[in-house]
Amino acid sequence: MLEKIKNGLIVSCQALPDEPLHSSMIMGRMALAAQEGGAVGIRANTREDIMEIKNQVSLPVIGIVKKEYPDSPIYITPTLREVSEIASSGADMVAVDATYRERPHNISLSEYVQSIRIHFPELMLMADISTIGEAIEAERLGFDCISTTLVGYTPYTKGQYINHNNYGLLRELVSTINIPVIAEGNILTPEMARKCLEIGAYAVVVGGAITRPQLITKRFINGMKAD
Ligand SMILES: CC(=O)N[C@H](C=O)[C@@H](O)[C@H](O)[C@H](O)COP(=O)(O)O
Repeated sequence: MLEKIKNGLIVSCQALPDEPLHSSMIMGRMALAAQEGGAVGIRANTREDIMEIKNQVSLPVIGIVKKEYPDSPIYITPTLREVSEIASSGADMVAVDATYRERPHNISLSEYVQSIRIHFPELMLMADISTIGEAIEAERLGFDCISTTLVGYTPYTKGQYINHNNYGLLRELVSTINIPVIAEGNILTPEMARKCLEIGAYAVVVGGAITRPQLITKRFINGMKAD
């Protein structure tokens, strides 16, 4: 799978229950549109959406399940229960939160990775990180690749997105980490995506700028306002 996504665009097709496009049928069609446009992979949320996406496209899928637990701020595939949903959906890879934050049921990241490898050896494993330290730890624990998904979303990285002319962290990651580093999160234009590849990102994930029309519309409205 890693060979198939090298230097390419992965399109994240996600709409949560409170979003206008929340529907597996619509996410399946979004994925089909992404495939027609030349995407090399899809990132998607929930077993239902992934199954419909797999019906529509032949691309590799990175699966997540977003779920909140009362004892932890972690919500991207937080426990084995969600990994099991992904495994039964036909996804090729599962992405899990690999930040330093406390995990549900007080399980360590190391224990979590070991259980995933034992119970779901067929799944490749992506670490969603927010700092260089988390990326180093993820590599040490045996993840297959890391993604910058959570940069700017942990309390200790708030506001430090990968783009906005701030590619320093991405540069540091690609020069330090030996497994593929995928650029993800707030990549809004083709130029930004190309810049990430030039810096050495293995592939780029773009979500909202392609598949969340309410955000795209809002950016137009803001851009149309007089200075
Ligand atoms: C932080 C978080 O929960 N990120 C989620 C992870 O799957 C998705 O909501 C994002 O859409 C995805 O990471 C792609 O990023 P962007 O939509 O910014 O291109």
